[in-house]
Amino acid sequence: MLPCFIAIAGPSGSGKTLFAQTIRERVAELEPLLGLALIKEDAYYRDQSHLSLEAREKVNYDHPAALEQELLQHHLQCLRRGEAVDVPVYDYSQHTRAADVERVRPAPVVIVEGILLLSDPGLRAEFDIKFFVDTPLDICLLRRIARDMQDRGRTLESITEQYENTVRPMYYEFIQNTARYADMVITGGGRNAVALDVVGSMVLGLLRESPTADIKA
Ligand SMILES: Nc1ncnc2c1ncn2[C@@H]1O[C@H](COP(=O)(O)OP(=O)(O)O)[C@@H](O)[C@H]1O
Ligand SMILES: Nc1ccn([C@@H]2O[C@H](COP(=O)(O)O)[C@@H](O)[C@H]2O)c(=O)n1
Repeated sequence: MLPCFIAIAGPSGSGKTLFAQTIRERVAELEPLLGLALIKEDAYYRDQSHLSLEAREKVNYDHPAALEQELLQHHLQCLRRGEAVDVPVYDYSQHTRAADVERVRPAPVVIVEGILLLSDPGLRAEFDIKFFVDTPLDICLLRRIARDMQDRGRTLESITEQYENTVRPMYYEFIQNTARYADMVITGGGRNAVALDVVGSMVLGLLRESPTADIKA
């Protein structure tokens, strides 16, 4: 089943990023030579450099239209064919893409994490294994407040307004019901020790069976 494309979906603040990064760190510790690619769906938020910052602040970032999902799908197809891709870099504080791109090379295991990965049938079909991080929404909100104030340059007022107007309603419209497409549901978020062990072992197993493992050993 190589290359293997893994989706980690779920609501904002559920712990997708922490979960995916922890898997990557564990793999890097045990098998530093075996490549694992990690991509954030957020990198594919549309470029909005043609809009004023005021206009960008009004965009609904929890609607699928805010994302260039077709570019993400295209990039996953390139990686599957063995071609490197240039993934956009997103600047949350400016609500648009930064000038840089990040080169991602083909890898035996590619993990993608994001809120809307399972909503579009075409994009969903690119994944071999699908997880949904199912954390209660009140916990997600508390985590999001702390994270967005610390890392994304947001005020408490802007977070609560955005949450009521778009984050919460779009979750119920586009995200919640995509859990049914997941092969497995992960409760609790990025520190679920059992889920990290299970998924981590699976990823290590896949990497160790890849042909590049023999070359690098
Ligand atoms: N199980 C957990 N326990 C405590 N904090 C967590 C847990 N999972 C995630 N977090 C924290 O919550 C915040 C949001 O998590 P993050 O991984 O960014 O969520 P997502 O990518 O789903 O939006 C981060 O600050 C993260 O460190
Ligand atoms: N300019 C932007 C773009 C996105 N968001 C929010 O990010 C959330 C998705 O990312 P997570 O890491 O939290 O899963 C999504 O809920 C958007 O509201 C934003 O606030 N500003």
